Amino acid sequence: MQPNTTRPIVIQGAHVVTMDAGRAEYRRGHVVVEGNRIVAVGAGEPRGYADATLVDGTGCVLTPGLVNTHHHLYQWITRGLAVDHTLFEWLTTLYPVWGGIDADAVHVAAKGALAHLVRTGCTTSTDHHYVVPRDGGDVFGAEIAAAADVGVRFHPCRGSMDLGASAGGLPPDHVVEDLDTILVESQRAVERWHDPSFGSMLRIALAPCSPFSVSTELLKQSAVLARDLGVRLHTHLAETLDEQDFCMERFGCNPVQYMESLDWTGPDVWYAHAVHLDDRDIGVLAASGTGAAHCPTSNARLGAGIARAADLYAAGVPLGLGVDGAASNESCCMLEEAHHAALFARARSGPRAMTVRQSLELATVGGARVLGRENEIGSLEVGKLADLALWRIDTLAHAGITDPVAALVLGSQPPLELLLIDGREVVRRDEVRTVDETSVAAEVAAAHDALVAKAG
Ligand SMILES: Nc1nc2[nH]cnc2c(=O)[nH]1
Repeated sequence: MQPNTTRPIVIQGAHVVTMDAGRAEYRRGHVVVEGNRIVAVGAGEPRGYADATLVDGTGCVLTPGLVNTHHHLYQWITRGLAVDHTLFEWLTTLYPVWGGIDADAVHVAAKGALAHLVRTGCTTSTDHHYVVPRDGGDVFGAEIAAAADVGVRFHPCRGSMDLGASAGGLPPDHVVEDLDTILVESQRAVERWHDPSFGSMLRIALAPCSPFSVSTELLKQSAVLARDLGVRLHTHLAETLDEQDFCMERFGCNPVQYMESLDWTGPDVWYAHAVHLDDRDIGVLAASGTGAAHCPTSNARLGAGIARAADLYAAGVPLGLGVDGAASNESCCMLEEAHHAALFARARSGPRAMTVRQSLELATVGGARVLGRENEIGSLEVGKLADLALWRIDTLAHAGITDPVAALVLGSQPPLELLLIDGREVVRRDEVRTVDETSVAAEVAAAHDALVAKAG
């Protein structure tokens, strides 16, 4: 099967979970793709596609491609370090290691992270890249090149830190940039790479790192710049109680109140984590349309807490899922996030707190909404982009589970029969077709060793 051919692709015989507005599902349905668009969705077999490439989906469930709303790709080469630490301990252990990255290391890390992520059904991913060493070369360009290599729809966020330890921040001074450089480079990144058009494979956001690693001025000016340039805003927020204490001591208010005071709420803003929110905070997010990237696995790995995902969902907050950086979630598996989102919501508030379909909704349309792309991706509908995942659920791991969505969300990750991104085959039978996984794995191991050795 060739990428973006003019020959249609017909996938038929699968249980089709559309995630459209009516949440239609077809027990033995079809989806037809032409170029990079979906041109037909429905029950049974489609008519009029005798010349199409046929994919037999018998024994499979077909879903929209998964949307990952928070990641730190560069961390793929620093996995398995600081494994029993709180966020602040983990960060202060890892900042000196991350301070050694350069464009080559980021390219390898991003290629490895994204090649793995597509294997977990992800078709659109964000990245939050906030470590920009002075002599590290074009680290942001390096991850953009890696995303093009893998073929993923990409929303890299130009991250930044300007509040070093000497000014009361958490990161050591040598890993932060100065305010003027950040603003100039952020604007340059948007002008060079941001593509707002329908079907875009690349959109940039601005993303100062967190309240404890950036100045108030950087947050304010980034918001003004992002709105001038018409791009979205992203940051970590309300992840831990340590962060809450930091905000109370330094600003005299909680993290959400702080962001409100800086014009950092609205439908063009999404926060990563949003764990420690009170009812008022959730009301602010809902009323302003501010989104959240729920990262249950990372929050558990770092002992940060369990986010109020069911309450955010019920309040109507745009809510997606994020694997978060690989150094705080070594598996970085999108379906695992959906699994954990459902389990943690239930552990918190009972078995009806989040259904399996709501959890899959967060991983698909929810993420699309967080990124402002609900008209393009996140559901299987005519006219939308051909980003879709075909999962095999007739093997020993899932056979006999009658509800395909329960199999997907509550079971282990099924074999990924096919992943199309923009109509292009990126994964077939659990194998990435765009890059060589074996050689990328070797490059990742070498880059990890070199970086750790450099940090001494
Ligand atoms: N989980 C997580 N939280 C952060 N807060 C600031 N940086 C990070 C990061 O890399 N990961």
